[in-house]
Amino acid sequence: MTNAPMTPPPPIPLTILTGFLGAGKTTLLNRMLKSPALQDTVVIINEFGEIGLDHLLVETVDEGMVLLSAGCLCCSVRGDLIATLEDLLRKRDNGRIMPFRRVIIETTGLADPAPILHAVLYHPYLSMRYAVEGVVTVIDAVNGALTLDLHREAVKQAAVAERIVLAKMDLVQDRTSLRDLRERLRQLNPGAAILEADAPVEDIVAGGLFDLDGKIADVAGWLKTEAVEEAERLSHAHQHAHHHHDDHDGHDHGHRHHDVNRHDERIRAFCLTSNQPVRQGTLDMFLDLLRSSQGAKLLRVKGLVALAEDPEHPVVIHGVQHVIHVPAILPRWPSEDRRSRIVFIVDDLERETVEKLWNAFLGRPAVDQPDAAALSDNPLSLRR
Ligand SMILES: Nc1nc2c(ncn2[C@@H]2O[C@H](COP(=O)(O)OP(=O)(O)OP(=O)(O)O)[C@@H](O)[C@H]2O)c(=O)[nH]1
Repeated sequence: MTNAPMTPPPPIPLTILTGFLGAGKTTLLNRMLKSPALQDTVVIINEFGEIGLDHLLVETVDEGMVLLSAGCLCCSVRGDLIATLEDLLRKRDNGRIMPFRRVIIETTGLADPAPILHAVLYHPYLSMRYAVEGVVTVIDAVNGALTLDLHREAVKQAAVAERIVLAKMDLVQDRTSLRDLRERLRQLNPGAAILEADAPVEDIVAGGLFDLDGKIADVAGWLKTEAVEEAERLSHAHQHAHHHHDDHDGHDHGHRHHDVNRHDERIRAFCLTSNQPVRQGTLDMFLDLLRSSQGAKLLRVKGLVALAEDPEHPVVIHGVQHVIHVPAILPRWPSEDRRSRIVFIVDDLERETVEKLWNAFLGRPAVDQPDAAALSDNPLSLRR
């Protein structure tokens, strides 16, 4: 047992840096580590037992621990990520290593970042000590579209990102393709900021839910519900236009990208809302049922929910696959908008399935019934 302090120390921001093979992760990381903003950052290069060469690109001192000139401590992990994260805390608490202020995990190019998020969020102790800031996904500006066409892993990496960073911009010759790639990424992940690799380091690593001291920073910026809702509206309009178009001439002219984007189409983002505060028990049951029945398909769940028991203090929820946890209860609403909002990024799961469950728990009628709007103002009238 360690000597637990009376009040827990502020959580340490943790960023997951991912991106397909050769996308430019290590190059970006090396540039960022030179910035004073990332002083006292621990970098974990996660090789998941694969033979990786990334760790050779940073100077190894001993036992896989590296001290960079910028004062960054890096370690190359071949084994268990959890064990490493625990070990780092132990050494930090014992004063055996510097009190690092941030952790960046660089994943292998083929990694699905969800299990990494899962590993930290699920762990009762690590989830208290580390504040999962978010996923940063590096996309090759030249080969990105082809990679997305061919590799589902790459699509998932882009879909779950808080921030997408376009690398190799200096190699781009075809501006139209770049514009298409940006548009595709925006559709795939409407809530993510799309940056370029020379963006300020702070914008790339931070800007998530937590600030550098682990305090809740910008919930609205993190949730980006407006962007998700807008993308849903556009996608509906787009689909209608397609149907209309196809009905007329029987062909799908000019929309071949629809075929190649099959991976993209199975992964989607949507947002559910409620104007009425939700009972804690109802929310728990909804999330429980959702994760037990659809867990593997929930790439990300992020939300801000008004609880009936304490509507002035919304809870932030943050989840991945089978785990959904409450990282914070806010002292107040971040804006005038007091709706409960939950953003889902899902893989091969229909919005309707989740929405039906949500409506059932809220005691709402099905949305496709004509009098739904009127009745939803008075859900009790529907109860048998
Ligand atoms: N011109 C140019 N080349 C880049 C840029 N970023 C990365 N590269 C090159 O692209 C190749 C792959 O870059 P890395 O940073 O190793 O990519 P990675 O994502 O870490 O690769 P893996 O770890 O193998 O998945 C290297 O040859 C880099 O020099 C860039 O912005 N411009």
